[in-house]
Amino acid sequence: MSDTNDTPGIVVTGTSGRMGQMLVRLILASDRARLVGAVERPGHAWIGRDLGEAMGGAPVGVTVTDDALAAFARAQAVIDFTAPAATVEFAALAAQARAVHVIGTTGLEAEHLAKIKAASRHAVIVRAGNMSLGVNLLTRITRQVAQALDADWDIEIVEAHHRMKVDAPSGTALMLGEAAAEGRGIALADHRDSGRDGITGARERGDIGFSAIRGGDVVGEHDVIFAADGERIVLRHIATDRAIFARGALRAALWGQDQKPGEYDMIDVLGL
Ligand SMILES: NC(=O)C1=CN([C@@H]2O[C@H](COP(=O)(O)OP(=O)(O)OC[C@H]3O[C@@H](n4cnc5c(N)ncnc54)[C@H](O)[C@@H]3O)[C@@H](O)[C@H]2O)C=CC1
Ligand SMILES: O=C(O)C1=N[C@H](C(=O)O)C[C@H](O)C1
Repeated sequence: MSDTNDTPGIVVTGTSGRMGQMLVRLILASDRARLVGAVERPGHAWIGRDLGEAMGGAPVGVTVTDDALAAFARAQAVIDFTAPAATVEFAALAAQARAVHVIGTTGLEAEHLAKIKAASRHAVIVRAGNMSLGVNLLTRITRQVAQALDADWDIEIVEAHHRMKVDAPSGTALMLGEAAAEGRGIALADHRDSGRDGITGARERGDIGFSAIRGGDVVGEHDVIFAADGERIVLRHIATDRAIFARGALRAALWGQDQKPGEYDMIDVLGL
């Protein structure tokens, strides 16, 4: 594609979503990237409309499409906060187009992750359950604290999100759980305790517990609790604005332009 502006062209998938609209506004205001495409699911009311008008503002010259491959072919990066099945499909198409694929989608299962890994043989993929600087720093701190304490300190992760969130535990909670498990030298899969209900029995020593609160318009709150006899440490991150995730994703899309094909995370992008 010939274009006089040589900043990376970016496609936003799930463009009408909470994160999609946040990303569109950020990219349109940026002098480091251009918005070159907007993708929504087939049948969505915005398909065929100018994106700016669909968002209730002035035209921006980008028509919302459900033809992801055609959109990706014009782009240097795809920023994707959608749903697991869509993200897996987009990973293959972004790799085909050799575009950097930034994945914020959470709720990905092993089968999805395997397909994303396969796509990363051909293109740069940056994936993180949370794109904010604060949470990624918190994973480092969590790992360090877990490393310093033994299993007399019970680890519990409590998260809160808005009423529309469809997956639990959150991607962030799982990142924090992985960091705690790594610090303690155990595999999270062997010690994960989520969804307590009924006569659960006493807590297993060494387990990492997860609890999820859903309600209202909570953007995202995460506590990592280390609870021992007589004392407790609580590490907390509170997100009050989705712009923190969008800024991280755009930074990842730009960073990815200079990388070799492979799967990366925000720790790589931020150099933490
Ligand atoms: N990694 C991070 O920092 C963050 C991750 N997220 C995650 O991002 C995802 C989206 O979150 P929200 O924006 O709040 O959800 P949302 O429900 O507001 O938006 C999702 C959008 O994806 C679209 N979509 C679904 N299937 C599609 C398909 N096949 N093709 C094109 N578009 C499709 C939907 O129509 C919708 O517009 C969730 O998994 C959420 O957990 C959210 C915030 C931060
Ligand atoms: O769905 C959300 O809203 C969020 N999802 C991510 C997660 O699952 O952790 C990140 C953030 O907490 C907001």
